[in-house]
Amino acid sequence: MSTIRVSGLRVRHRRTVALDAVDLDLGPGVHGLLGPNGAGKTSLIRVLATVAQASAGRVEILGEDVGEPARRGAVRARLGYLPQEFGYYPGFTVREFVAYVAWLKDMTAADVPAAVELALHRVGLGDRADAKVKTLSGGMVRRLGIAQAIVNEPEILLLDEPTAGLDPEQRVEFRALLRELGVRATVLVSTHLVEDVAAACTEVTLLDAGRVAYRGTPASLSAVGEATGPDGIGDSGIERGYTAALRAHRTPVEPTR
Ligand SMILES: Nc1ncnc2c1ncn2[C@@H]1O[C@H](COP(=O)(O)OP(=O)(O)OP(=O)(O)O)[C@@H](O)[C@H]1O
Repeated sequence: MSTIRVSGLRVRHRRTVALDAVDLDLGPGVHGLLGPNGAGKTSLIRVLATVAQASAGRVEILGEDVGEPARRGAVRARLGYLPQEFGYYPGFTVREFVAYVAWLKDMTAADVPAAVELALHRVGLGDRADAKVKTLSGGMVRRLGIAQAIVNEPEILLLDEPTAGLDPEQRVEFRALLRELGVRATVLVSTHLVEDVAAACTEVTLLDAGRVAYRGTPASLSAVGEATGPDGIGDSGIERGYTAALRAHRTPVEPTR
């Protein structure tokens, strides 16, 4: 079952082409989005979150063509999004902030208090519910970002570098949460931490210079690395797969005569 369908996607930022000719078909599960700095991960996530627009191509989310402005509202209520730079109101308490986002998502008022408590509990912030957001550490703010993204039990969850700033214990717990959410939802997680992909993702998409360089499972990406033999670059199978897949994508194909 496809919940996200992208075809021929092109995204430009002035003269820079951030994404070009991207085709993707995603369904429920946890999808890792990897790629070097500037590969286009954030540009892709922003278009899927309906906060940025495609220059060309078609993007369908939950069966709705989000190129049509009138279709975006319905999709946003069923979507969760953690941006790379996450804006919040420092004077709000943790509970107030998550409840505010629930309200923005058009959740039924009677459902909000329990949904907020559950989201805070899932990210390990249950005991900080009454704290002001401005008193949280950087990693706790990141967890608050994850809580606001999941409060409406989204069918599509888009997380842009969610583990940046989390301590190792929290990262391990977060991976378990991702696996749990991915049973029902389509979760797309951009990250530079390939270990997170190996541990939590069912599929991986590797972007390079705005194009899809590789798609497969974490195991198949590791196999690409193992096939390079002892000269592969990286400390783990999946790291070697990442570098090998990038190299293969960048190697020009010899024209056939
Ligand atoms: N607002 C902008 N104005 C101009 N160029 C931009 C803008 N945002 C992104 N770009 C360019 O688009 C390309 C893709 O950037 P994007 O942020 O999507 O990559 P990324 O894979 O998320 O990178 P990172 O891993 O560094 O977060 C890069 O060349 C970047 O310089």
